[in-house]
Amino acid sequence: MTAIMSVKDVGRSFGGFVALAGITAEFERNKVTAVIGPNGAGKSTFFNVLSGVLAPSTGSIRFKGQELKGQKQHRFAHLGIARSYQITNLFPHLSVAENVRVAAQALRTRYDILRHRESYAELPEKAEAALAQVGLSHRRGRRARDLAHGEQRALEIAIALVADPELLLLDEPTAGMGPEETKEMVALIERLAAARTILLVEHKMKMILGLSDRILVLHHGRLIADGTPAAVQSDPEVRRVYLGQNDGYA
Ligand SMILES: Nc1ncnc2c1ncn2[C@@H]1O[C@H](COP(=O)(O)OP(=O)(O)OP(=O)(O)O)[C@@H](O)[C@H]1O
Repeated sequence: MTAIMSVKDVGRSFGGFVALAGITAEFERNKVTAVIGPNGAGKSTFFNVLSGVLAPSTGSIRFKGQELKGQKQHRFAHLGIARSYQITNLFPHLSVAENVRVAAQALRTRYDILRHRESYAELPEKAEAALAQVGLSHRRGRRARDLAHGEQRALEIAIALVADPELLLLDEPTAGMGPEETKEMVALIERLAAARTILLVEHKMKMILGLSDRILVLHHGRLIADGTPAAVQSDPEVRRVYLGQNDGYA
């Protein structure tokens, strides 16, 4: 297995409360890995730790062999890791094109000062390419707030793509979507997965079964299963923790 990222004994506490403990896993290059678990399982905490929003309290996280613990979050994009946020990250009054351009500009102003100015020149093209990748080029002049919910989520992903990440972290990409928008988002993730590693956090088991190469299941901050969708789906402990939860497990 070629791991692009490996986490070893990662934990995170808030005061005396242990939200995440002893997580050890490897993320294979160019695969889709999903992290699932019931409410309060620690998914968001894990996601925030992997994307540099939260520092882990314990353990180590290596990306392409490099230790991430202690790195500032803005360094993550330059190392090749980008994440999507919920739609509150968009500028609602700006156009679709302006939203990705602002993202490109933010990346540029944070670039290492040692980088040559010429390398900044490609950022506007990257912004346009990101819009094309998520199928939003035709909406470029529309204000973000006037987009459909699914399109706003796609724009959120385009913003993450501006950095041209090798590892794309998606935070509940189908949250709040109906079946049609969910289908389109799954198709988009499949397209994006052809060229990069994807790690997504999801609440709905059903949605990720067909999409993921591998699934990690968290429960009470612990990793209780790690395997193929088929293996995880038939895992007795996973079935037990999901029992009675209305999350589309079946
Ligand atoms: N900043 C914080 N301070 C204190 N406790 C926190 C903090 N963030 C998360 N927690 C706690 O850690 C646990 C895990 O929360 P987390 O949000 O990671 O779970 P989750 O699996 O994403 O849940 P959900 O599916 O409901 O979003 C919860 O008990 C939560 O209350």
